Amino acid sequence: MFFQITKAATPLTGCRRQLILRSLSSSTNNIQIEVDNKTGFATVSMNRPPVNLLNLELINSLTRSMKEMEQNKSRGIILTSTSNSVFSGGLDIKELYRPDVQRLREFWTAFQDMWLAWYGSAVPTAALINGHSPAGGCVLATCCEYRVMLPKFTIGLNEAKFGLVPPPVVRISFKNVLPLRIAELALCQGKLFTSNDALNIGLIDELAKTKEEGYEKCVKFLQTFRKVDPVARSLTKQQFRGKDLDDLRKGKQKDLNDFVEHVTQDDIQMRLGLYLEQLHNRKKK
Ligand SMILES: CCCCCCCCC/C=C/C(=O)SCCNC(=O)CCNC(=O)[C@H](O)C(C)(C)COP(=O)(O)OP(=O)(O)OC[C@H]1O[C@@H](n2cnc3c(N)ncnc32)[C@H](O)[C@@H]1OP(=O)(O)O
Repeated sequence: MFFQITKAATPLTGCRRQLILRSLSSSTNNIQIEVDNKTGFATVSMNRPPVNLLNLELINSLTRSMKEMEQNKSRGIILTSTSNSVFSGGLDIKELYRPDVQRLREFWTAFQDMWLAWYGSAVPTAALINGHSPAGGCVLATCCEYRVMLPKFTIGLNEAKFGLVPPPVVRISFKNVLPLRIAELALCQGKLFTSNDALNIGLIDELAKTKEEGYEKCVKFLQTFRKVDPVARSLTKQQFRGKDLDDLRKGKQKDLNDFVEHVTQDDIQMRLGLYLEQLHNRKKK
């Protein structure tokens, strides 16, 4: 058993959720899952302070949570974070910098599996983007079927800005959400959109003033499937996304080899090192 059910106060006071399912899978407790016992919807909160960086363990927890909720026939999932300012800061670049190649391979395979699980999930999903959501954070949000974002944060695929080429698994869900030309330009510019701009281009579906309001908007979206046959709904989604899913399943090994080859190049390692240093020194200026 991967979760234990406990009664506890919810981090979203005033909301109806009652049960907290806490991940026991890792000693770091990097995911919290709460189920609203009225709607049956689960809220999955990333909980890896300070900025929910996607390291191997958090990525594996996200995959396992999705599998567990599918097995439990969850009726809908809201993905969010326990932070007040960051949804997810994206991949933990420390996983890519001066890596142990075996762990790097394991890391990218885990990322592929997480993407397959969330992009192809049978359960309907909504992202409650309650903070900044660059790169890997944007990938997670765009894997979901609906996005509600709080104001004054940023979202997008900024890899080009620090010298990385976003591989297909990073680009696909972004491309699925945006008009092709906007997606191409944004990728090439490494652009991060403000919440307002993200709404204007369709990268998110709604803005909400508070996390509580955002939660209610996600619930409202998930309830639109209430009268739809769940099997027909999930097969329709999976078939609609089928080519993308099949392409990755079939090309997994090549994608992994390309990733490792690219990331371990001296030039890329130098850029990653500089970027880490820049992030570390940002606040000292
Ligand atoms: C063909 C195949 C091709 C393959 C080519 C491979 C492509 C792979 C695709 C890559 C996808 C990615 O997601 S790459 C990751 C992209 N992510 C980003 O660029 C986000 C960078 N971070 C930020 O902008 C900010 O940190 C932000 C998230 C807004 C939060 O700001 P805050 O002020 O709240 O917090 P900070 O003080 O900045 O950050 C807290 C600490 O976390 C560190 N930190 C922040 N982001 C980090 C990160 N992504 N990785 C590591 N460490 C990070 C900071 O240095 C701080 O550590 P200390 O210094 O110790 O205090």
